[in-house]
Amino acid sequence: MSTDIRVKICGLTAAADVAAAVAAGAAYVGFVFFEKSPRHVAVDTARTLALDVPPGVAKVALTVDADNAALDALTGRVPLDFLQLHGEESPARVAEIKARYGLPVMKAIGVAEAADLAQIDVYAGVADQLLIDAKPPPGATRPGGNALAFDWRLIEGRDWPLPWLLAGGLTPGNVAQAVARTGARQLDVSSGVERAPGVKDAKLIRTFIDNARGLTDA
Ligand SMILES: O=C(O)c1ccccc1N[C@@H]1O[C@H](COP(=O)(O)O)[C@@H](O)[C@H]1O
Repeated sequence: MSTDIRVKICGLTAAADVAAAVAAGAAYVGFVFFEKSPRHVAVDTARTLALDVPPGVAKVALTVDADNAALDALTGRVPLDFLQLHGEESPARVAEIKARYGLPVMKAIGVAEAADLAQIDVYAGVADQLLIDAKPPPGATRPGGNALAFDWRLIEGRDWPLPWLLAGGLTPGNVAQAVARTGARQLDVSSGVERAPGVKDAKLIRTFIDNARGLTDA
């Protein structure tokens, strides 16, 4: 049993889903600001949702290569604890965003093969946390949230000098194996706790977190 495992439930769009994530023990809740995503939320919707998140649960805004105007609008309206940068933001841009908004940053790193892991070292000096995700498949319309896992053996036995989350294609059915293989202490899930793209399922959220922590026989 690993009750210290921290789970981020990403792509929340409705108050009931935020409540389900909080009740199930999520450490982070994520709001997606990317119009091509089925989980995209408007700034004012995110503000309403975020205001209902209790202290102790971190509110994360996911953006993709957002410019300062978009980030100004977002950070000015939504109470946030983290920015998740899920595009091709350079290390210099990550540093600029951290300095401008004074929020800790999670930088997503896409992994499909061993060579991709070099990006982890590139961003480890500038990001506060890393999010190690599957690279999107060719032709994908979004850089994440594709329900696709990478080969976890690529990071078996690895660790990095900053907190990191495992992401990509996690589900209630595979999360225990993912934790066992990668040693991840933090997990991020979106598609795997949905009954349709963009529609979260409270039971799947609960089962995911319980299985991640080894609280069930999954
Ligand atoms: O969820 C999205 O629609 C999304 C859009 C653009 C960038 C990232 C997105 N989601 C993130 O992708 C990973 C993995 O998601 P999944 O569990 O495989 O669906 C996760 O970090 C989400 O936060």
